[in-house]
Amino acid sequence: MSLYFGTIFRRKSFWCYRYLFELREDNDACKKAQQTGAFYLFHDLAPLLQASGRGYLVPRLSLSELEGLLGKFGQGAQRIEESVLIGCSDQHEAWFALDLGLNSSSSKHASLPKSELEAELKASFITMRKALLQLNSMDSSLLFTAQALLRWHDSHQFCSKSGQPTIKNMAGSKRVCPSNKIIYYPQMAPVVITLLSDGARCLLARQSSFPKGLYSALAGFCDIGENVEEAVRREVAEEVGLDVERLQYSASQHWPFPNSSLMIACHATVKPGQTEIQVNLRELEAAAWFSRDEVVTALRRTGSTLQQQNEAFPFLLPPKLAIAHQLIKEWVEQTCSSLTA
Ligand SMILES: NC(=O)C1=CN([C@@H]2O[C@H](COP(=O)(O)OP(=O)(O)OC[C@H]3O[C@@H](n4cnc5c(N)ncnc54)[C@H](O)[C@@H]3O)[C@@H](O)[C@H]2O)C=CC1
Ligand SMILES: [Mg+2]
Repeated sequence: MSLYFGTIFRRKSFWCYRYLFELREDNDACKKAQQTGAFYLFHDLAPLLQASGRGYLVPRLSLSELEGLLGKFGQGAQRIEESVLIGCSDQHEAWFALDLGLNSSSSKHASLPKSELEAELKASFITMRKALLQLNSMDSSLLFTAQALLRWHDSHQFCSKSGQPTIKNMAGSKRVCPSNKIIYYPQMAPVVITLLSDGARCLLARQSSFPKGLYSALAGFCDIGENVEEAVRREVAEEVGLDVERLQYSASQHWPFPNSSLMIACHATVKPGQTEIQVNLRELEAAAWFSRDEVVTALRRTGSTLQQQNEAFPFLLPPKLAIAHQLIKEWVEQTCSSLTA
């Protein structure tokens, strides 16, 4: 079993994109790639991690190590066909993810016992929410992809038209209904996330489910038929009763919660003088305007974790891995340069 320190996930090369495309299209090539590939393990959608100092390392198994592990638990190599392709290195080492703890109704294989697996692997299956606070951005990207794909397969075992079990291709990039040939592809839900500004202050809000003291940018799922601009205007109006004036795209991020979302992050401004917030209490617990100084102080306190949260620090911002954090940081930098210009 080898351990990675987060140096594996960076922008893929041209060859890597082409190789992954080939493996998705060709079941035989994908099966062959498993022989020299590496496997990331999950148990009921929780990734296998190994505690190291203040963070986690991500263990990976070779095919023979995985076969040996399955053998110890009385399962054959056929189980490996449930794995999904999640990436590759520039050296064409394909990476796969396999969940040994899902109890799918159509799966031929039983779920393996978590604590025995952990003892055997000398590592633990940690929920993604807990892991999120300590993983680096490279590892988290790969694990987010893996979890999203494993979750999608688990919940798309049957054709919604015929009711028959669907069949996964080797890479796990699609499922097909054998009776009517309908092809199902993994899906993400688009979500807009907007940092609203009145020039000097930015608007942050919190839901009652957030950790104590945590405020974030306004977020909301796109409605069917909406474009990004319409979704931003609607969400801002719905949640805080304000009119968006100018809108600027910033960046995007795949986010695993609650299922699999594509977060589309934007900066927006309100018309001068139109800043009175009307909080929609069905959606939010609170919303308020924060000055640049307040935000700068809170950013200084936000590491990659929320662990420093305590009574003395009532105002906290999302962790570094969240695109909300990047939006807020960008706003601080922009207001700083406009102040000095
Ligand atoms: N990565 C980041 O920086 C951040 C990510 N987020 C994510 O954005 C997501 C959306 O934000 P919310 O304010 O909760 O959205 P929201 O304002 O649209 O409200 C959620 C409600 O929308 C409805 N809804 C419509 N389509 C849905 C779908 N496809 N899946 C689930 N619910 C749907 C449900 O009734 C749900 O209760 C959150 O799940 C959160 O994980 C939120 C803030 C920061
Ligand atoms: Mg919302």
